[in-house]
Amino acid sequence: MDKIKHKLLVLSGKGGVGKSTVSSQLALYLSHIGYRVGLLDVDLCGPSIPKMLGLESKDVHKSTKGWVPVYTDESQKLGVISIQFLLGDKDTPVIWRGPKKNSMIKQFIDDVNWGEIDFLIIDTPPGTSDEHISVTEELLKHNPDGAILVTTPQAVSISDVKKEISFCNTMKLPIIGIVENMSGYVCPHCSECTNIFSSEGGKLLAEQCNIKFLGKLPIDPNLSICSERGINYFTEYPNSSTLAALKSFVDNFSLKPNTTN
Ligand SMILES: Nc1ncnc2c1ncn2[C@@H]1O[C@H](COP(=O)(O)OP(=O)(O)OP(=O)(O)O)[C@@H](O)[C@H]1O
Ligand code: SF4
Repeated sequence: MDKIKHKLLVLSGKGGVGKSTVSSQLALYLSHIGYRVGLLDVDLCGPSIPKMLGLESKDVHKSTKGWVPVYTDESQKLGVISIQFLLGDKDTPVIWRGPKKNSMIKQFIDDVNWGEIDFLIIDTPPGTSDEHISVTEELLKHNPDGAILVTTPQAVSISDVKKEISFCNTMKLPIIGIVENMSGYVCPHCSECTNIFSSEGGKLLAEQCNIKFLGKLPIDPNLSICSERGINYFTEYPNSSTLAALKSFVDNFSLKPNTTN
């Protein structure tokens, strides 16, 4: 862990707001622009990262230095670890009580040989459950940069993000900023942006709570199709508004100075 330059946790109060989409696309984007990236999926009961990256059939292997991540391609710029890679039958549900989940998360933090990477992005389940407490406690031992909070623009999602903000404050986990996902639909024909779910909720919340607003990610049907099919979105759509949005998130990050050797 201490060889990893930046460690980021992706959180959301509500399910289905696009946390795994933001985590996987951010990881893909950072690897696309040349960084070495690890993506850890600690959503033990509903892992979706392997499917989104087309890695569903892969298994993880153990070496003398620990678990070896599954890489998205031979460049080995993006490595992934998910509970899904450890399940014999991919359709078997994970029905575990808290202590077993905690011990799995501790192993994910301590026993994966990520190598010397620039970013570790950790995707979490929605809410503030055992998984969040365990991963945050473990991560806080290794000087993380902090959390990215994902919301949609609607009030119900915003109010759940406020709980995530309290969670971060209670755990003393810094907050990097807020991302407003599904913020408008950009028509592929005329590029007109329609605010299907109201707009600016994430931005207003960021202002109210004095947290950095990282930017908006529009609804993009092509992104959804790529995630469903495990296709690399950036090679498929190199000029998309999603790519521009991710670039602006990364430009808006204020990360800790790198303390690795
Ligand atoms: N900006 C977007 N444009 C188009 N589709 C999107 C966008 N963001 C998310 N989606 C789609 O919405 C669905 C839910 O997204 P995702 O799985 O990332 O949410 P989540 O918050 O991680 O969910 P969970 O609560 O299950 O962890 C997926 O089908 C995804 O492809
Ligand atoms: S946004 Fe423009 S091109 Fe798209 S459906 Fe509406 S009018 Fe037609």
